[in-house]
Amino acid sequence: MAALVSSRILAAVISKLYRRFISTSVSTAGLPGYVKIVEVGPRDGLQNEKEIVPTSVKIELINRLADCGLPVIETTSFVSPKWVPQMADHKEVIQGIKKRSDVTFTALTPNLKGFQSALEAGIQEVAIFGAASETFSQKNINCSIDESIGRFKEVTEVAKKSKIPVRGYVSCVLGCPYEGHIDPTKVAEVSKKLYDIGCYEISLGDTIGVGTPGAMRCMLEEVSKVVPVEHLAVHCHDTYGQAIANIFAALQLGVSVVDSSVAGLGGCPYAKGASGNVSTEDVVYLMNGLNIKTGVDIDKLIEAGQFISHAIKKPTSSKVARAKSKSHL
Ligand SMILES: CC(C)(COP(=O)([O-])OP(=O)([O-])OC[C@H]1O[C@@H](n2cnc3c(N)ncnc32)[C@H](O)[C@@H]1OP(=O)([O-])[O-])[C@@H](O)C(=O)NCCC(=O)NCCSC(=O)C[C@@](C)(O)CC(=O)[O-]
Repeated sequence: MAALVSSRILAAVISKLYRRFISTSVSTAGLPGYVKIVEVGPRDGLQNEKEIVPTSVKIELINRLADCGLPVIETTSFVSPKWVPQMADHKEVIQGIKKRSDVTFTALTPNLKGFQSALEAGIQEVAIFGAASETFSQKNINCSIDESIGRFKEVTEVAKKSKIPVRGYVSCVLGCPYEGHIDPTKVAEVSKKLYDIGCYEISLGDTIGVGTPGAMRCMLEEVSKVVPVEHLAVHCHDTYGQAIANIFAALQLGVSVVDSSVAGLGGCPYAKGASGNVSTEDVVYLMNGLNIKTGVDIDKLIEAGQFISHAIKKPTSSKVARAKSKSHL
């Protein structure tokens, strides 16, 4: 019995030393020392849920995520409730969450109407969302890319007067569900337009998760010719299981802002078959292993993921959360 106990203790000590070794022996040369994680689960994650998630659950999720140390949380979207019914409670969500000075709460606003409603609800920051694919733009926001830039310009002009920072998304940067291949020069062109009208950060969305690290690299090299890399973020869906590899490729090129979704929630209502964003738990695990600071408490994050997975009755898509629930490693 004593021998069994001591061999277990020995195994635990070896495992602890091993974990310490693997987390400190990795070379981080050339990688950023800090990565800002933009948590998009409450918006990008939940927008695709068929069953309406109660407003109180959304509010509790956001409050729990804020407690994890996430610096930015995308909470909801001020879009037409006819297009995305799940986000119809946007005002109640914004007004119900606990405000705190260490977290920026943001929301999507596709046009001036959405921006005005978000402002009235008390939003701190907004995001506009365009695409590098004409067809996706039509399906998602019912207008061409050029028309969308015109609408977004109206938003950035009013936002500037109201001192509200605006983030810009470009969807389909590594492929489109309708058009297939998207040329990196098109991504660069749309990104530059959003940057020029006043978006302080451009989030590059692999909306259907088809990209691989080589394609990510090629696209980022093109975009960073026209938008400084410190103003770029990556937003990777994990449909083909490439998101973590794509994020690592982006870090190597100097990107230090990563979007992700707790429990890997989500998909896109206008990109059939696309799975959720890369899970925030998996991104934080990657960063911890690379000694890159995020300020996020991974254990609390896993609990937040368990909370929402239980509430929507779906298993988590986070590999890290699944592994941690089965082992003590
Ligand atoms: C953009 C519109 C509104 C154009 O939709 P539309 O039908 O062309 O708009 P409209 O101006 O003709 O107005 C039609 C009706 O919508 C109303 N309306 C108009 N604007 C708003 C608004 N802001 N909020 C609330 N209501 C609005 C407007 O008042 C009117 O109401 P009615 O008179 O019929 O009762 C519509 O296409 C829409 O809401 N699209 C949203 C689609 C969406 O949310 N997609 C998911 C987010 S994008 C995404 O997930 C990708 C991303 C960001 O994560 C990155 C990635 O992964 O790639």
